[in-house]
Amino acid sequence: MASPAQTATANDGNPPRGWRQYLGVFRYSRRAIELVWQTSRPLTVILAVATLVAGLLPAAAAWVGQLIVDGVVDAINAEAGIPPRLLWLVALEGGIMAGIAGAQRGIQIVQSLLRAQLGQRVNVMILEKAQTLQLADFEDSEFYDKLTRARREASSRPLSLVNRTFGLIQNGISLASFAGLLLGFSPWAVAILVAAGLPQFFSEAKFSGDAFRLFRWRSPDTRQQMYLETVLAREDSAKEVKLFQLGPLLLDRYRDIFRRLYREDRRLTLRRDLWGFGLGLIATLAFYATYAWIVMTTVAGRITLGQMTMYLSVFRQGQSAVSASLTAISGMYEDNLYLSNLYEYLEQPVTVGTGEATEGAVPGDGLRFEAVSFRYPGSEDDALRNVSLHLQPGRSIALVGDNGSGKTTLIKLLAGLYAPTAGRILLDGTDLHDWDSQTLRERIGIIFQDFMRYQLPVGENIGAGDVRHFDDEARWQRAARQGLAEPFIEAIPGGYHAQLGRWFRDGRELSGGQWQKIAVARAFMREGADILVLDEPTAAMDAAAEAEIFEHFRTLTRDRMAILISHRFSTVRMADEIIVIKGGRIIERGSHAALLDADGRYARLFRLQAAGYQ
Ligand SMILES: Nc1ncnc2c1ncn2[C@@H]1O[C@H](COP(=O)(O)OP(=O)(O)OP(=O)(O)O)[C@@H](O)[C@H]1O
Repeated sequence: MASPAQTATANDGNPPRGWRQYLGVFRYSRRAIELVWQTSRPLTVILAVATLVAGLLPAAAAWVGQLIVDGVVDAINAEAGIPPRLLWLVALEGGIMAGIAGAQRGIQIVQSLLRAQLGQRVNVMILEKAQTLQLADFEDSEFYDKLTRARREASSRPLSLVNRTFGLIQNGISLASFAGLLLGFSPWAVAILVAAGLPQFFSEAKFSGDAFRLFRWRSPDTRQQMYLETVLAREDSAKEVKLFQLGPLLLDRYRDIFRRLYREDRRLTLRRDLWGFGLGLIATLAFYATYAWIVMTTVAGRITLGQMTMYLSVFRQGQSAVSASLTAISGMYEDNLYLSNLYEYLEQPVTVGTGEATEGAVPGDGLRFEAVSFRYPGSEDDALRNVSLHLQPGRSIALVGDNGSGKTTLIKLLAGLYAPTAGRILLDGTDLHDWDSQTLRERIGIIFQDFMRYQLPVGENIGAGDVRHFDDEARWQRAARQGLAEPFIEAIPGGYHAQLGRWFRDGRELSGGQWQKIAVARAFMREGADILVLDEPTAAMDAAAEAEIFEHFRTLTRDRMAILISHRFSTVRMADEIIVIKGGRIIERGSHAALLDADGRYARLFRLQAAGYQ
């Protein structure tokens, strides 16, 4: 059976017809109420009771009002003073009004309390889900769109849908109780009340449905607008935006998108409101026709003055309840959009690592790529083609190749961030797929060229390399020493506890090379890792620092497996084996000396760079 989320998606391409279209507004109400129920049962119960009370009391007030007016008329006719019963009725009416106010205030309080709790709950659900996703998911623009939309309105939408659903129930209860009273006058009056509201109901449901589809359809535009906002107003882009004077150009784009969206909005708003006004006139007409009817019936003496007051008040309030329901319904479509998106995101299938191996079939065999090919999802070309290599413990490999040749991709596969499209990768004779993911992660230490610069203290920036020792100061220091970051860290006021980045108070910025030393230190946090990979994290370092780091890296990884990627041949030549990649294929391999002898591409590139240094 299709899940509601799937149904929602299917409905977008092929809008449901007839009643299903109108009932679509309730699609996610049940789930929203479940969510609230799971968040806080007591608050949900209070909300339900308060809604019921607020729904029933207005009819009770109208009924007591009738008794008061009739009592007054009787007392005037009887000329026997003020009957105490009348005063009791007034007191009762006051009590009912206080009850309505209390129930409404109760609803407000519960809503504020739920807003915070529910927002937090949904945010945590979104973030927990994000932890289970594959890297490929984050690179899928449509999926990323869902994630950002889910996060953006996490704190308001679920509660809003619950409020509107409960509001609708409250108005429904009021309407039913009003109808009950009106029946005493005439079933036709009830029919008129309902029938006068129907055209508006259908038009509201139709236009809200249009708005719902419009929102979904233009979501990429909205996302682009958000992106432009980020580029125009964030510290990490400010430098380039100013320097290249990109501001006006990007702002123009931002305005253009707004204008386009606004045109569509205006069209929809105008159509929706003009129709709403026209159909609203029908309701007004119905009200005054019924008014005249009730007045005539009263004058004819068939109902009392008190009943007339009650019927008029009930009819008027009934119409307000109808229009409040319409407003709730139009909002519910938008909330549904949000929730359908949220649940599509939360129900995204997760590929769970099935492996359980904590030891390889051939311990000490090292790492093997066997005829590995890989193509990025949605891409037309293979990023790696038929790559085979073997790296034994105690040996090092350097990957060399032009930009885009596939070096980083190879590392991503090794890290298990993607699975090969063909071929297999073995560690100690066991396929990576069959390894327990935790054990695997502990064995591999990697720093990518686009490593993260966390807005955290220096020590935690290093500690991030191994969460089990995130706060271990002695380890930070050892890792910093190995990454050659110690001297400059000690020179910073606050040392390992100095805040980095500009987002928070007293944060300081580091130079590109200093950040890279922090990143290299991060790789050394995993003291137990026997595969260490440095993917060009040293590009911003001066040549001397890079040479020193790699010398050092080799000493430190003497009995481990090391893979390094660098565009500097002075570094590359230190590796036991050099692998030259072009267009995703290995085209040459061997030691520095052997490759120079072979006089192929490596030798040419090496001479080119060496000439540059002369
Ligand atoms: N996430 C991705 N989705 C689709 N294609 C990608 C992705 N990442 C990289 N590619 C493509 O895969 C190919 C190999 O990229 P890769 O990052 O492995 O190159 P590289 O050798 O590390 O390059 P560089 O020296 O510039 O770092 C390139 O053609 C690139 O466009």
